[in-house]
Amino acid sequence: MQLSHLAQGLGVIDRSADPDITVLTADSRAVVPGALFAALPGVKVDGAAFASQAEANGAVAVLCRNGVSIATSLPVVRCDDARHALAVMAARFFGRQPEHIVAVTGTAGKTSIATFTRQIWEKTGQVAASIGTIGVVSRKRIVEGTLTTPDPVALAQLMAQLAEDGVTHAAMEASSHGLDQRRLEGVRIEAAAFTNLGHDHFDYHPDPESYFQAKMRLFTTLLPKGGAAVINADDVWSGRAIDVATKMSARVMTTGRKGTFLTLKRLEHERSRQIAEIAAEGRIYRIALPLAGSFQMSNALVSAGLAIATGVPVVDALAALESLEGAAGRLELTGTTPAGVPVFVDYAHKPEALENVLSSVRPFTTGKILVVVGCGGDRDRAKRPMMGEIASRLADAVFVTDDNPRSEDAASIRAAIMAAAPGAREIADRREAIRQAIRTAISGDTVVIAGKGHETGQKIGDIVHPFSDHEEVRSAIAELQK
Ligand SMILES: CC(=O)N[C@H]1[C@@H](OP(=O)(O)OP(=O)(O)OC[C@H]2O[C@@H](n3ccc(=O)[nH]c3=O)[C@H](O)[C@@H]2O)O[C@H](CO)[C@@H](O)[C@@H]1O[C@H](C)C(=O)N[C@@H](C)C(=O)N[C@H](CCC(=O)O)C(=O)O
Ligand SMILES: Nc1ncnc2c1ncn2[C@@H]1O[C@H](COP(=O)(O)OP(=O)(O)OP(=O)(O)O)[C@@H](O)[C@H]1O
Ligand SMILES: N[C@H](CCC[C@H](N)C(=O)O)C(=O)O
Ligand SMILES: [Mg+2]
Repeated sequence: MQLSHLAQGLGVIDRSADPDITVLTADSRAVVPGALFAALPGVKVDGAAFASQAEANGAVAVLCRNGVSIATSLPVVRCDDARHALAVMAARFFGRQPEHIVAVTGTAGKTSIATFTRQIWEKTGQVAASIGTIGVVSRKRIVEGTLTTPDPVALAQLMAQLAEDGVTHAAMEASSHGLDQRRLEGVRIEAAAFTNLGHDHFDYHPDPESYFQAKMRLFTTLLPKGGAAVINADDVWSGRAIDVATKMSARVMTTGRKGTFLTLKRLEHERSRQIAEIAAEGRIYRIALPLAGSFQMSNALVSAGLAIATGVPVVDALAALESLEGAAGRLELTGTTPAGVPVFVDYAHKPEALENVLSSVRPFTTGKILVVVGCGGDRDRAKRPMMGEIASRLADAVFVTDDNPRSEDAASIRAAIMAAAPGAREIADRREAIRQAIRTAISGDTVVIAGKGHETGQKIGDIVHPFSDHEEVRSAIAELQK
């Protein structure tokens, strides 16, 4: 595609040359002949410093923001916001996208909602996909992901591939990093959702207000006027999210106990399912959701709202909730010990998630709750004492262990959790911590293994060691059966 066509309306090209662009990349190390190199300001370095390396590797054009100095003889496209321009260029370059795309943001629930929305579409006869933390899932492909919201070039390419596969409906997670870094700004979104705002990523966002504002970009810059904004009405930040969406002239649809579009009237919990009465369009629907945890009901209602926003009839969307499957590693019943103790694997790696999960299992636990918990290295340190405090307040036995220490000293991460968790047991080896929790539990108890969910590795330093909470739970239970 010619540079002038790619850059149309996005910035000013400083030469008359109009090279054919065959590749887009923001990494000089990935440049091949024919590439446009996007020089982006990063968290660690400024991509502008690598323009000459990109040129040496065969780049034929550079994209950068106004005012930055670039050492190159190539045509340069200058614009106000290079990350935004790259996302739009990527969408132009790859072209096709599924017809109906929805995106969900919020601190917790995104993966569950993307997965549920895909399932509702599938159950109502659409060809659908979900994109997020657990990767890309569609009828034709299951690809493991590394980022919750992929980089813009990978994302645009993926959208084109999905459209090529015949996918007409796609639900994606919009992380605050992704929104802040404009990764989704080439995606044509029809409906957007907000779940809740809690404590996460304060290593990246300076304070809760900027974290909230990053999330709100989904409504302020991505959702077209008149597009549907599905908002869980039961969070403390919901009112502000509703205000933002209303100001942007979105079609606001609220869900939950305080919701007016899908109103949760009554909720009864059974061990691994819950029965709800939902008021919608003047009728009451009685739904059995085959998943544990009130938060899953909240997620299910947001998902139904998104599906309805794309044209699924209310009655069909709600009926589809009755056969939803949970996303991998989200309060997933992974096994039951010979004593009948349910063992759940859950992705709670932030305070509110841990609080929700431990509160969710309490109603059906007649004995003790045992939790295995850790915190990631090179991530928001403030989460550590908060999670220690929540674990010791809401569980009866706490096993503090490692969860991806990355470049940090694992013992000091554990110490920060232990300091706020009196009486907790510290077991560095996650495998051993899982075994001890499962061995200690007796009839009536519940075990929760928190933090890693679907993950398949333990990252120590730069090395990812194969590790699965699911496999460890199964083998610990198998040992008890011997
Ligand atoms: C902290 C963060 O978000 N980093 C993202 C950011 O990278 P950065 O700003 O650190 O990049 P940098 O190293 O400073 O380099 C700046 C630029 O120079 C370029 N460069 C650098 C070196 C070189 O030799 N040549 C070169 O061209 C880089 O490619 C980059 O474009 O911009 C990159 C390009 O868009 C992202 O890939 C990268 O995500 C990294 C891999 C990451 O780990 N991100 C995580 C924290 C993340 O995004 N997580 C969210 C939320 C997770 C959740 O809670 O669900 C997610 O969406 O996954
Ligand atoms: N609506 C919710 N409210 C509070 N906690 C939730 C909610 N939904 C899920 N959780 C908790 O958060 C964990 C992660 O859920 P999920 O993966 O759906 O969210 P996410 O927003 O995609 O998270 P991440 O940003 O970590 O990928 C779950 O395992 C559960 O512990
Ligand atoms: N997307 C999140 C996942 C964290 C999962 C947890 N297991 C950890 O390593 O902290 C992050 O990268 O912060
Ligand atoms: Mg996620």
